[in-house]
Amino acid sequence: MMTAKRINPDLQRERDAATIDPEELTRIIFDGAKELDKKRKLEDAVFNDPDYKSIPLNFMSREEQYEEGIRRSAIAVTKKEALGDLIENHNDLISYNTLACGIGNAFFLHESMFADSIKRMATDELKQKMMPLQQKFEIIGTYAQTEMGHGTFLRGLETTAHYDPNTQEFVLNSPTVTSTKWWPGALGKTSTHAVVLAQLYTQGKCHGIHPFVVQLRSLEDHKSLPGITLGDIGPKFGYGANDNGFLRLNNHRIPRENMLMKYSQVAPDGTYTKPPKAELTYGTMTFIRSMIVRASAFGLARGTTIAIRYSAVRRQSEMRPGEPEPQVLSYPTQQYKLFPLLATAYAFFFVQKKMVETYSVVNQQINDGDYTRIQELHGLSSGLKAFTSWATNVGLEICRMSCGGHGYSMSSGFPKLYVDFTPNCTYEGENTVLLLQTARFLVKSLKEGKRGAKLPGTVAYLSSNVTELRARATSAGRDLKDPRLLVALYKERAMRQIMFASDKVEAARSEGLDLVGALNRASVHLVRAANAHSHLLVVENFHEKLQELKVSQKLKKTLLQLFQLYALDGITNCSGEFLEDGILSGTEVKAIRQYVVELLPLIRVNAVALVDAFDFRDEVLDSVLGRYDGNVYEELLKWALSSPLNKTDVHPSYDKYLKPLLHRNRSKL
Ligand SMILES: CCCCC/C=C\C/C=C\C/C=C\C/C=C\CCCC(=O)SCCNC(=O)CCNC(=O)[C@H](O)C(C)(C)COP(=O)(O)OP(=O)(O)OC[C@H]1O[C@@H](n2cnc3c(N)ncnc32)[C@H](O)[C@@H]1OP(=O)(O)O
Ligand SMILES: Cc1cc2nc3c(=O)[nH]c(=O)nc-3n(C[C@H](O)[C@H](O)[C@H](O)COP(=O)(O)OP(=O)(O)OC[C@H]3O[C@@H](n4cnc5c(N)ncnc54)[C@H](O)[C@@H]3O)c2cc1C
Repeated sequence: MMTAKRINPDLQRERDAATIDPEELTRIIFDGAKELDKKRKLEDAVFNDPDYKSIPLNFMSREEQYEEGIRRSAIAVTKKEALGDLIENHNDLISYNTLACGIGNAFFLHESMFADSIKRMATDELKQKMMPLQQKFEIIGTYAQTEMGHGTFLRGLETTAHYDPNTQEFVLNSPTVTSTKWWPGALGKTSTHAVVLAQLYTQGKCHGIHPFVVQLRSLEDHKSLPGITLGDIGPKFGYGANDNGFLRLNNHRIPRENMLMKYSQVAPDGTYTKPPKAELTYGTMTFIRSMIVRASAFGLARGTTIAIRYSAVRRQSEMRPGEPEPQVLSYPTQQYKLFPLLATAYAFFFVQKKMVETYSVVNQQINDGDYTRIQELHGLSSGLKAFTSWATNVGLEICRMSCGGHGYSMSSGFPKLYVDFTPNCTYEGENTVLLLQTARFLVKSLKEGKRGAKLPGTVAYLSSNVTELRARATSAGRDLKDPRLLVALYKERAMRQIMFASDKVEAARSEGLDLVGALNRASVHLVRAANAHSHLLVVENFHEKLQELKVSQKLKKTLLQLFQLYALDGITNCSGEFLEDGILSGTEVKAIRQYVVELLPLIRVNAVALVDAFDFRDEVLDSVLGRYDGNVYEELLKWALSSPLNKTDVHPSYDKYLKPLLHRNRSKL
């Protein structure tokens, strides 16, 4: 585990008082002792290697950040080869890359969206040609879909690919300024290839967007090819080390075989065959959306680790004159800021496992030609991606502010954590847009359920009616901390929100609006409904996990407290939705508010152990405030002293500007 010389006594006391063994929980989070051991060995491999040492990112210019990112990403590729069994699956690869690259993995899209698109959608011939080059890093690929004018509305993309049967090539063009590809990661300076999404034209007809493999740069000298203009889009909110790029195509020709033609084809004479299902082109996005649920769990776990450890070390304000100042973690208001987020991080860890399992089952079915669950997966991944990333985004800022002034210093780790996390709410499908997709599926499912159709697992409850759901809640008894009752309450709330939004869609329809118009008019309600549904899935899944887990009684009790805090606090935050339909009475909501407050000191006993269980090494946390040993103040001073501004006692600007100012009246004295 972490190497600590002298542990801050307050932090040590918290650890000594804990009733749970964090290691038991860590094994659960990381899928068992074997996987955990592998994770730690991977960390040792990276952090014991001097090649992976960098100066702090905050002291580098953007160009230096980019170069350092490339250096670390490149050595990570070669060093990975020596790691053998330590990298067995996708999660291992992501963990290793995240650790090794630290500053930003330049090849994330190469190994995820570029590779996945080819594996998923290329013909066997193209796969055989491209995959070895991709795997051996003889090429570097990215995923170029978004354009300056359109990211969400994919049918509105303007890049064109006209088929020329005479040469059996596609001719690619960026016909307008807004058609310029804009944002793709590693596109500006790094990638040699891209999967480019373009409107396919053949035999004089447009057939919508299709993916093509396009070479961008020479494999000899890395120069951009004729017909290709590309570069970096400039500094951003975060992701300084990444060359998110732009790309313009001017009559750039590629062979016919470079279209990803597993599902839709263009024959040599230009005849077009459409895919069995148009949405198959979107599969790669679904894959990353499901990974973002995992990234949300890790992001919030990281934020709460920093904030809770620091809150145990930080003492502030004598309550009564002469008394020792309490640890800020002892204030109920501080606990109320942080413990619901801690519970949320655990809820997200469990739901990400469910998301990944569902993704892999349905993806296998899709590969086998069974498309029946594609919509369910889309509804699930879109809803969970949006719900979890928004909660984490908001939660990270709460964690930062809970650290007072020091939270504002780059040394806290929060600024980088936040700016690198927040685009999860935007990329891979903007969150509002994704919740509207989920809601569309929910409204459809509700209708089908009413008709008596059998609905898939995650929406099966929509085939009941509210009276049945209410009866189920009543039969669970009225102990407001009973998990079965809480799940039933969330179910009814989701059902009622979906019914309300569906009624609004129907009302707009009956006024003569078409479906799209009606959905748009009801969209505010639809987003609320999709949120309520996703919230239910997280609560329900947490409850299922509680029942399944074979753990010590002490840990079970603590996990139950976390579950209760997550579910009860969720009710207080959306109490209107539980009150408006009489799911809960005003008196019950008030009781729940009090239960939340009563749970805080119970969680407090294990708060530090619960964040220790996330098993972040100091090198990963990259936070002076969140250090395992809690030696915050000494390290803050060291950090400040290492600032480049402190290299010299007198800064050169003194002679240039301050001295002339300060001395300007000297002769007159
Ligand atoms: C130590 C550990 C650390 C852990 C970290 C772990 C992992 C790391 C994870 C995170 C990643 C980190 C870094 C990533 C960095 C960068 C990645 C960013 C890459 C990108 O940012 S890359 C661009 C993404 N860009 C989008 O994401 C565009 C959004 N826009 C769309 O996605 C669609 O366009 C939409 C949804 C607006 C729909 O458009 P639309 O409705 O107007 O019309 P459309 O014709 O398109 O759809 C007609 C029918 O298709 C169905 N449908 C749609 N999508 C489907 C799908 N996926 N599956 C199945 N069905 C689908 C509809 O439901 C409908 O069905 P129906 O008619 O039956 O209702
Ligand atoms: C760091 C980063 C990395 C990225 N990497 C890549 C990459 O590798 N490859 C790639 O192709 N792209 C990439 N992108 C682009 C990203 O996928 C898009 O920005 C994203 O899909 C959102 O699209 P947009 O920018 O067009 O937003 P817009 O759709 O213009 O959103 C603007 C606002 O309009 C609202 N809105 C839009 N449509 C609707 C609607 N139908 N109903 C209601 N509200 C609506 C949204 O909710 C939002 O509030 C990246 C972006 C970022 C920030």
